[in-house]
Amino acid sequence: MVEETRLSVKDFIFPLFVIEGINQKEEVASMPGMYRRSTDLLLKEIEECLNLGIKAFDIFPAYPESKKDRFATESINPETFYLKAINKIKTTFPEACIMTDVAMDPYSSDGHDGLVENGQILNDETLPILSKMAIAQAQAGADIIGPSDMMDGRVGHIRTALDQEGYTDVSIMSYTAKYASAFYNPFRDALDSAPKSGDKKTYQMDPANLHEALIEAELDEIEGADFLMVKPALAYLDVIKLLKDNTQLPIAAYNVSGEYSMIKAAHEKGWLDGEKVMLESLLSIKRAGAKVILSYFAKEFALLNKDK
Ligand SMILES: NCc1[nH]cc(CCC(=O)O)c1CC(=O)O
Ligand SMILES: [Mg+2]
Repeated sequence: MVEETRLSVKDFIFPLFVIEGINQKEEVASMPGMYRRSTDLLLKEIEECLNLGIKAFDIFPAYPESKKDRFATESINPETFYLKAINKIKTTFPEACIMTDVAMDPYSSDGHDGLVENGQILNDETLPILSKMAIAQAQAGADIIGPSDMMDGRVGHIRTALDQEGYTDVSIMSYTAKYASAFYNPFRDALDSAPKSGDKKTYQMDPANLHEALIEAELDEIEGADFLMVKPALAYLDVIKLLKDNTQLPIAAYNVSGEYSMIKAAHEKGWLDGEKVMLESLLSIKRAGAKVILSYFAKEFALLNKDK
């Protein structure tokens, strides 16, 4: 009765990976229990999750190298499997809330979230590419657009573009405080999307900085974001708390791939009780102030809670 924080299956967005093909399912080596699935198998997984009470999903595509180029052209090809998958999911399960990812990296031959020229990321030249990607995803049926790229000004650019195309009801979950973190490596394995050169430190935030997150939040609010996200979650609980206490929009936290994998690895070694550590970690994210939690643990949590 006096518990101050209680997790619910409704708090979660479940990130899932999609690949081209039929009847394809590959486990991500560095993320035991997480798979890349073709659309047909992804639909089955989403149906199971909906039956467990998970309502929201964030879908990420894994593309072969042959589909990548400097301009992430494949991201707006109307025939590309990612957009077709989003459309199929929404028409099959209209009640599901579908979030899509806006950033160039899954389609970029440079493996960066923005356009690269002579080793530099061109911020402003990237914005129209991101906006076109967002429109294509909204057209496919996305409910929430998730710009994970960290270019300056992209929330406003995307909002204006969506509104002009009539997608006023599509919301934006901004990756507001996304840090240049070493916890993303298993995700980059899943998507085969690691940068080919350099790192992401010129556009993602410095882990040393806390108050800079307030500047990012203020800009995103003004530009029209509907949610503010902090990423990663566990090493950044102070950032979640700071944004929660100083802003009005719902705060989301991304419990990222490395945070999932390290608990799984310690559990497999018999060093930690994975289930208990998972619950304690998720609770800490909510206690810090996150209203929404993006987590690879969503289904495991839902399975543990299905009779409660
Ligand atoms: N746009 C890239 C993107 N979108 C989500 C993640 C990481 C998610 C995770 O680690 O679970 C990343 C990785 C990166 O910035 O390199
Ligand atoms: Mg920003």
